[in-house]
Amino acid sequence: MTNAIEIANLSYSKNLKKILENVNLTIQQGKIVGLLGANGAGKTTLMRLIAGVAKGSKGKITVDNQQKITAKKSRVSFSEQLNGFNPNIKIEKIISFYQDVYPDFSTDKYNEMAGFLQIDEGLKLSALSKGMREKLIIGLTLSRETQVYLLDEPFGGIDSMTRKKIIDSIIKWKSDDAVILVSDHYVSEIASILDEIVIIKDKTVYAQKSTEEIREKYREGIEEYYENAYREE
Ligand SMILES: Nc1ncnc2c1ncn2[C@@H]1O[C@H](COP(=O)(O)OP(=O)(O)OP(=O)(O)O)[C@@H](O)[C@H]1O
Repeated sequence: MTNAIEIANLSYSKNLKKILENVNLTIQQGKIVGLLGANGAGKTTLMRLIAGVAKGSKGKITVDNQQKITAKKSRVSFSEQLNGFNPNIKIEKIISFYQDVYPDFSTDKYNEMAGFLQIDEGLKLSALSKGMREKLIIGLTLSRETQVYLLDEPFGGIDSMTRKKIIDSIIKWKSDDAVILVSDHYVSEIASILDEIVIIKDKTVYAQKSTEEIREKYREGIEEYYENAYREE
């Protein structure tokens, strides 16, 4: 099995504050991985580093055997928060932007997802509710045909019924060898689709376990395992 992401001895500081220290992590192709950790643990920072958005880290981050930032950017689809867009822009213009900027953006895939997620392209970005905006971000992120998808707390504002529908469909939307790394506070809801979990604690990878192993060997639910891991000192 080929590795989609390889991280070795990664450390990152911001404003003299150490945020991540000596992170080592390997994720194989095809896996859906839950990135778990308390508020401020460094999940978003790790995703930003993998995506090549945050710079200035020490150590090595390889995506699909590529280390150069430009090569990584074309292989990683990161759930950007759309903050760079003018609030008055219409959704259809954001889609055109994605079509222009990302050669791997699949309009067919987007249209299929937009129908499912009920995204109204005639609306302005500022007119979207929190949940509608998150659905748009999920649709845009997963519509690129890439090797690695990074979904940073994608479901916070989405109602629980839609959330379940999206979670059930994620497997269908990704190609067999693509990786999805998803951070979320609703561990029990995403547990059913996860192959592995990675727990970030004390600025580093505290544990990486397959969900099958947690269920069989530890005889625990994913949420229980995660909460126990956090309690241990
Ligand atoms: N631009 C920044 N400048 C300084 N410190 C930052 C910056 N961005 C993040 N941090 C710090 O880095 C640490 C990790 O933040 P990060 O957002 O990666 O955590 P997280 O695990 O995603 O948290 P949450 O679950 O709350 O979203 C926090 O202590 C945060 O205060």
